[in-house]
Amino acid sequence: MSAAEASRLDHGDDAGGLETLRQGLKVSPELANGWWVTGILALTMTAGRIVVPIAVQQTIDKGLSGPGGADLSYVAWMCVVCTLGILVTAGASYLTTVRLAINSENGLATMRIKAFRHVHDLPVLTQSTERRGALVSRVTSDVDTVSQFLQFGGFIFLVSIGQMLLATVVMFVYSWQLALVVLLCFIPLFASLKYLQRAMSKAYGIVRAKVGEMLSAVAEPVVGAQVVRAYAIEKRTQDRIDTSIEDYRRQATKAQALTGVTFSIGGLAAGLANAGVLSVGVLLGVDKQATLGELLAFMFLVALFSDPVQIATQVLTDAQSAFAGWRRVLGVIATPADVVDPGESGVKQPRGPITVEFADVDFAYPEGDLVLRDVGVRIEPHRRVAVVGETGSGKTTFAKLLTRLMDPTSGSVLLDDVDAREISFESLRERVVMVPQDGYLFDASLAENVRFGRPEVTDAELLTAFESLGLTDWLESLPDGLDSPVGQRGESLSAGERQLVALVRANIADPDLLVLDEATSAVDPGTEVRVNAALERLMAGRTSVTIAHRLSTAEAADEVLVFDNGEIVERGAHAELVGAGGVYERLHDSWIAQRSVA
Ligand SMILES: Nc1ncnc2c1ncn2[C@@H]1O[C@H](COP(=O)(O)OP(=O)(O)OP(=O)(O)O)[C@@H](O)[C@H]1O
Repeated sequence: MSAAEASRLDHGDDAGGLETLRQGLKVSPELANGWWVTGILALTMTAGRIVVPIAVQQTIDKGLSGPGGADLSYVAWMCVVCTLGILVTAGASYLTTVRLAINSENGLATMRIKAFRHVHDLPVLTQSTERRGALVSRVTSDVDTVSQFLQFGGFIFLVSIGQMLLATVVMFVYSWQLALVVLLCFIPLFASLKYLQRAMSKAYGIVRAKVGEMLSAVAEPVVGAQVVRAYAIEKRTQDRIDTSIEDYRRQATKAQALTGVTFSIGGLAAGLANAGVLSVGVLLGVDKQATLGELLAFMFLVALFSDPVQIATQVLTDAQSAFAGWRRVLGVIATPADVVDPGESGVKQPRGPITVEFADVDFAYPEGDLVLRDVGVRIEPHRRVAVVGETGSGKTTFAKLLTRLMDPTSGSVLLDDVDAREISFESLRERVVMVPQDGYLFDASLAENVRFGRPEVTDAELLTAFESLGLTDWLESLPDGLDSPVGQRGESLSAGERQLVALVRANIADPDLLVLDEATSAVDPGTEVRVNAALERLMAGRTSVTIAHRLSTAEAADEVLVFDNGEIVERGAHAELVGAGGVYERLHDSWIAQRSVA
């Protein structure tokens, strides 16, 4: 992943509002479904609101003080028009809201599906767990921000703008002098709007950052509770939480004070406009340039004009954070996946003994130096290979490339002489399985966890899988057998038992190539004997590559690959390497020393 792509993941593209809208509609076309119907409904609703002031003016000027005196049937007629106006507004408002809600929920669902699916395809395996976690939670909260805006803000914004424009037009039709008075009173607000809006956007931006800091200050000690207790750093942790909550409180208060200023200026402008309309209106009335009805209608129109001005300011601020969130989610979706499944057009390999080859493989993590250099090795079918080396020498990276969790920076990994990039995922995952050090167990039954290896297997096949690894007696010792719950992350089982589950899962998957990351955690001697016996049976008849942390594994292998600083520096059988005076001999000596200490 390039630096530009990494930045796109964090911030999204540098696109403007319209460009974001265009890209957003491309990703979620549902958002624009029947937009013209929604537009007409929104217009009808706004027009309905204007009917009331016009009807008031007509009632007073024509119905009550017309040339022939009060005309009650005209007044009644106007009441009907008013009622109709109110009913049409309510109906159109309901339909507009429902249509916008349906469209935005459908559009957001598509965006969520695309974004979360894509997070899995991203080069996440080359990134740290924290970054992966941050990416998922950011996508979640960004989509929520967009969702809030689309559901409420977008609707209010649309209506507010329409209402202001229509009110302005009607005001000018009635009296350009009074309309000017209203606009004059709002000039201070319009003049300060840009400044206020920028200040609010900045202030709320800091509030969002403070929310993030607060959440991580609260969440980290929960995740790392053991470390917090073990090192007695509760006080320091608590102080950090308190400080972050206080920082958030201070910043949120500041931001809300700014919102308060905007609303107050808006209220002031509305008050001034009402007073101005009344004073100037009376003068105009004396001069016969305005009627009582027009004056009263203006009072309504000022309210219709001023309410949206204040609301639109707030909505604009929400819109800014919604667009920023939208941009970031679109950035995630637009980041190309590193490991691409060739899919239908990919090679489907026949099952059977497998040959593995690394041809001149170099690998570097994003923005890092090479951690594997010029690795070339061929592993023949049914060979049992142990990979050893100091910590950080590149063993895990080698295993990830072998299983195509990542692709080489240069060179290629070949399975039966076919580049792994050309093999369909389905075929590849059928042939190659990796058993990690601590295979993740889901909070479900033993059977369900094992079934992840191959979902369609029957209970009878599951039992055979346990039996073929010599684990029937262990299974029978569990209170509920296959139905035993394993607990969250498998915490109801011991570390050794979790390894057994991982081995049965791999056995069920029945791969041609088994890649194992040997567990380092201490296991009680009884379970260790079981794990070793099960491993022995699992590897029989397969090609296997094991990241070895134990001397016994290296001793039992047909061949040992010794990694040092990203290169294979020695290779051969244990017996050949042990007295050669190289890296392997050093490792061997330290294993022996460890064993004698234990
Ligand atoms: N996600 C990552 N991002 C950046 N660098 C990484 C990442 N994972 C590993 N590295 C670096 O790559 C190098 C090789 O790491 P690797 O995990 O392959 O070593 P290892 O031999 O398996 O070590 P260990 O025995 O400790 O697991 C190290 O320098 C490590 O810091």
